Amino acid sequence: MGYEKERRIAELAVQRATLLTKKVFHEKAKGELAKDDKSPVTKGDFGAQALIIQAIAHNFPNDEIVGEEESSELRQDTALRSEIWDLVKDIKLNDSASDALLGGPLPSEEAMLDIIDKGNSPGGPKGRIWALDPIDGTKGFLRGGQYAVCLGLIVDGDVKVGVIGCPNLPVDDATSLSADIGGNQSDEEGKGVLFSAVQGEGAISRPLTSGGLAPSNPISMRPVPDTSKAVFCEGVEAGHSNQGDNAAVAKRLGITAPSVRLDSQAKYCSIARGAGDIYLRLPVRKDYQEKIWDHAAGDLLVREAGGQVTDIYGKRLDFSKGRTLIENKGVVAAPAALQDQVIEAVQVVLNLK
Ligand SMILES: Nc1ncnc2c1ncn2[C@@H]1O[C@H](COP(=O)(O)O)[C@@H](OP(=O)(O)O)[C@H]1O
Ligand SMILES: [Mg+2]
Ligand SMILES: [Mg+2]
Ligand SMILES: [Mg+2]
Repeated sequence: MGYEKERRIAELAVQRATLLTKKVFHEKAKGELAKDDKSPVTKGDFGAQALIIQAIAHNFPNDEIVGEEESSELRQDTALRSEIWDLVKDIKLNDSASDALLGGPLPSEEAMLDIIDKGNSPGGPKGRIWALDPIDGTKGFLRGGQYAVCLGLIVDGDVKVGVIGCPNLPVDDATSLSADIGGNQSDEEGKGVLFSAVQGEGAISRPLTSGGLAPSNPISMRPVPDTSKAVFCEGVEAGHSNQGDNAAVAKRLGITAPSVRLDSQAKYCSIARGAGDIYLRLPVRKDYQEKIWDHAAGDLLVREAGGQVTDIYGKRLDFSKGRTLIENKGVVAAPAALQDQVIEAVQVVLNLK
């Protein structure tokens, strides 16, 4: 079995980080800031990035990290920085053996900023590079919807390990299609799932806990006899994927079931466990480059669960080009047997052929 230690550390690091994000999720003031590109970031994003990088650096000190966030705002905003430190310093798994594997608490508030900035790798085609999205779906997180803590290990451009923690997804695979998964999530009963995959070894899920890792189950995409029986998973934010084009593709494929809408890589997780079948992320803007941390873990999870993940041209996502997927446009993920038909429909709708 390859990458056993990497998977375990990544799962525990993500699980620990969700203890922090869940706290912030329930706070009224989440420390929201607008970044240069106008997108939001919160105490939860910064704190989770610090905790996860600490765990990676402790276990794999020579690895590089491409993390979404950086500390420059916090170096100016000392009040926000202290609030984050107050959260980070107290977070630990309530299983001491598991917590010890992550290298213990962060040394200081100052060190926390430097640790956040270890996520500044440019990425690229060589070596071991972790792609980290400390909160994916920050807009969902702020709205009370779905979000995910995502970590992938890329080795020489290829995703080898993918881990995604979804604190607001139902534990039971079977209920997740019918549950109110996009709505308000104040009730955490029966929610919280940790997904993982290692290349060549399939995909698994287990309930998120506040201690050690819970027992896992294998997951797989569900068999879909033909595209008309498929269910789409798509984003909530109209600014992140083209919902009109998505609907036109669904129509071409004969799909009548309503789409399941949810923020974050919870979409990859949902189709990987058979709660939905096809994830489309059709571009809104020609010039937008998808970020590797938004897709690395989900790409592997879906492929290991029996799916295919490509861009709108049918090309595999290329994680070897730096911090963005500069060689790809959009994302199309579907059961492997249906992928060609879905790509065909996408290309007709987008006038690519
Ligand atoms: N114009 C755009 N097109 C596609 N993705 C975008 C986008 N602007 C922002 N995003 C990305 O969309 C992600 C959320 O995806 P979704 O809509 O599926 O929940 C964001 O991740 P973060 O929330 O980590 O910043 C952000 O990186
Ligand atoms: Mg963001
Ligand atoms: Mg993201
Ligand atoms: Mg994010």
